[in-house]
Amino acid sequence: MKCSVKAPAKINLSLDAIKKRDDGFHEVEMIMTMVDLADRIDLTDTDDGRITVDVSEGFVPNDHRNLAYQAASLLKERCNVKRGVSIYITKRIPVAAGLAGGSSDAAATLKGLNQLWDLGLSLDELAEMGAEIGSDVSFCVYGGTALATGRGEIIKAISSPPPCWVILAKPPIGVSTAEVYKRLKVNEVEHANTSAMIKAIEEQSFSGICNNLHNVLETVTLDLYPEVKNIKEQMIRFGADGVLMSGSGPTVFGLVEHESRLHRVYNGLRGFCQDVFAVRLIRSTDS
Ligand SMILES: C[C@@](CO)(OP(=O)(O)O)[C@H](O)COP(=O)(O)OP(=O)(O)OC[C@H]1O[C@@H](n2ccc(N)nc2=O)[C@H](O)[C@@H]1O
Ligand SMILES: Nc1ncnc2c1ncn2[C@@H]1O[C@H](COP(=O)(O)OP(=O)(O)O)[C@@H](O)[C@H]1O
Repeated sequence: MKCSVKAPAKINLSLDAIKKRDDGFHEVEMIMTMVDLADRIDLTDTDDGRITVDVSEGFVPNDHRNLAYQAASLLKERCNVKRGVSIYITKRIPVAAGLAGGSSDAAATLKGLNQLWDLGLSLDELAEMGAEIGSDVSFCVYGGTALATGRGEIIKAISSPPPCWVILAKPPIGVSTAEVYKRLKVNEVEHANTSAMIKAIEEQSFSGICNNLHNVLETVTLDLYPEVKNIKEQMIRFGADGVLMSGSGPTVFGLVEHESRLHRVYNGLRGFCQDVFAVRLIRSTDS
């Protein structure tokens, strides 16, 4: 038996860190949403009890370090599954980019294997398991648009933002999330107005969303990597309506309401940056 699952990328419309906790993680408030740039996960059930991973991109680990491997391993152990699985990942989401590619691969693997191994687990149970793999995995299990709190694993669904285009631009660097959080001066940053962002989304106010884009991790990553700051500036110059770095970076996204302006922003960015994508937000009704 086989199954294929899509693993979409996420962006953070806002990302606030409230305080550093005793366990080393930060208490966060994030508004997260999915975009239609996705990896593809092909799962093939095997009877040898083994988990194997192959990836289309050579530089992504294909062993226990792969988050999809960890998802399969956790599910197998918790549900006492004797069967095995061969996992093939077709990567389209840039790696270590702030787009949760690995987390989404893990979430898609949990959901696909729940079907393939006929485990009957609920989304809540899968999301709880996902949180053991990484802070972003729970959100990726649910998808849609959500407020994420705790260390990012407590998920409350909210309405989808109004339809718009999203330009993603990633400079040729990878960013370590752990390193960025380590350097964050949580008591000195200007905080996001998360409730204003939620209100703008509930009211379907595109300008309200653009006005409330805020990511406290920019204070670290833009300082470390001036090329990220440069991409932000170029995106604003080419006419994106709202611009922000996603997650710990280095990907910058620009929101564009009208298609007529999309090509100008996309083509302008292509001159600066190799990895540029024009995608749409995934609305809850699309998935
Ligand atoms: C910053 C965000 C925003 O969506 O995304 P990315 O930039 O990774 O896409 C996430 O919070 C990343 O989630 P994820 O990539 O799953 O991180 P994890 O593996 O759980 O954590 C990696 C490391 O980041 C730090 N960390 C992570 C989450 C958090 N709330 N506080 C932290 O301080 C910890 O040092 C942790 O060891
Ligand atoms: N399935 C996977 N896809 C991408 N990266 C993975 C995967 N599994 C493990 N990783 C590792 O996780 C790290 C973070 O990758 P990724 O999830 O793409 O970034 P981010 O956390 O910035 O969104 C990378 O250094 C990569 O080696």
